[in-house]
Amino acid sequence: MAEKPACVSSQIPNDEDTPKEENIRCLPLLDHFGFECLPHQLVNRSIQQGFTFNILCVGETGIGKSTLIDTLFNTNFKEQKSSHFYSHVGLKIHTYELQETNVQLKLTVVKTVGYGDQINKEASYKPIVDYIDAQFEAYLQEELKIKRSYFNYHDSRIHVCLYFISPTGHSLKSLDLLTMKKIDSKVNIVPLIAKADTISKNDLQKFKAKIMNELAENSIQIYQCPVDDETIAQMNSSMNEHFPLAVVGSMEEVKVGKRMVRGRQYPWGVLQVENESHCDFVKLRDMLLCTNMEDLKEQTHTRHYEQYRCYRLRKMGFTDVGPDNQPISFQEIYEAKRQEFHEQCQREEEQLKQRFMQRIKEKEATFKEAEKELQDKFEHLKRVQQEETLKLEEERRKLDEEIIEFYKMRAASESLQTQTCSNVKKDKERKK
Ligand SMILES: Nc1nc2c(ncn2[C@@H]2O[C@H](COP(=O)(O)OP(=O)(O)OP(=O)(O)O)[C@@H](O)[C@H]2O)c(=O)[nH]1
Repeated sequence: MAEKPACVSSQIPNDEDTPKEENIRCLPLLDHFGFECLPHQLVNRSIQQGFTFNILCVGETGIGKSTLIDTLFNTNFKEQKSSHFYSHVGLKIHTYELQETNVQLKLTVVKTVGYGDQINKEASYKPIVDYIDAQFEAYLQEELKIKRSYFNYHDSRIHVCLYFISPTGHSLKSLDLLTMKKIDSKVNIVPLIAKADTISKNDLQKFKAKIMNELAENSIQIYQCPVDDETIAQMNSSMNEHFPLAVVGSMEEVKVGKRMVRGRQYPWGVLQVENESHCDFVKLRDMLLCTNMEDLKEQTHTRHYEQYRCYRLRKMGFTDVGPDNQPISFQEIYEAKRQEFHEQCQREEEQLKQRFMQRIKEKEATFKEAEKELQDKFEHLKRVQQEETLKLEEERRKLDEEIIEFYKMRAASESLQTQTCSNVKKDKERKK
């Protein structure tokens, strides 16, 4: 059905009836027909839906991330420069709607802020790893929803990480190796030597070789352009040989002969960004936008996201085979998980009860001890008070005795005084 006849006569090759060659009437095809049209349907649908592409730029402050993105998309995204004095690494996220002819592209650019300015290396790569994982998690949550809305869901998973290497000409920094090692299983890494115009051609080749050696020594996986498709195999295999790509960014138009080109003007000449003998910018642009964007997206979905998804589902307790290595259904896993959860709840409830009883016992013992202490204290005070009372009573008794003695003495002295007075009176009367 899909085979299109070159001309009508080819179907009836027969002896005398066959018209002479000059009489064959060729009918031109007016349009495609049959299932040969399937690719066109895909193209039309993709154009209608538009494309999304998410780029993560990791590199030191001022290394040329914004300029390169502007140059890649030939657009001035008007990014503000970051300071070297951030206390931690952060991420700037911007989404742009771009259009070229009838093709729409929703481009998300995520850029590091404060990277390379921190002493703590773990705190430098962790926000990057967390961000990549968070986008996978958001997609997984959408996938697990009963009512999924992929049509208007903004897939923010990172398709490519442009890793900007400082053009030192020596070797990779320990932070570069550490960060790339942490993210190489989560994202397609494309290593770039930034500001490649600041390094001589000879040194650049040695630097490239050194970087590739260091990446291999540390088993860091970088993105490999696919070579299984004949149409792009040659281009991609030479691209893989050029890694890490040495790039130069510039939005400035400089005059070279009679033409205006994008480049960087120096006293010794002009470095043309789009000249392949000057830098690898064109290679990067072709690789990212013309040949491998779909592969980058596919690798993100089938390799990196798949790995994250497996890890998360296993962590949730899902598995494809049971302990006896036999396939296990979702329903069985669900039931087993529910049972396990129920048992765990009961175990925890029992533990809580026991802990509660234990606490009550401990509190009771403490209260009893405190009560006993109070009782002892009370008894002691009571004894002290009784002793005091006895002492006071003894003292009162003594006082009472002293008072009686006093009264007695007073009475005796009064009687003595009376006696003395009457004797004096008698003496006076006698004298008279
Ligand atoms: N020589 C040279 N300079 C460059 C290149 N790319 C950018 N620059 C310059 O480097 C400076 C910083 O560039 P940006 O693109 O703002 O760097 P960035 O990494 O986005 O900076 P932050 O967002 O502030 O971290 C600017 O003055 C650019 O003109 C390049 O390829 N070569």
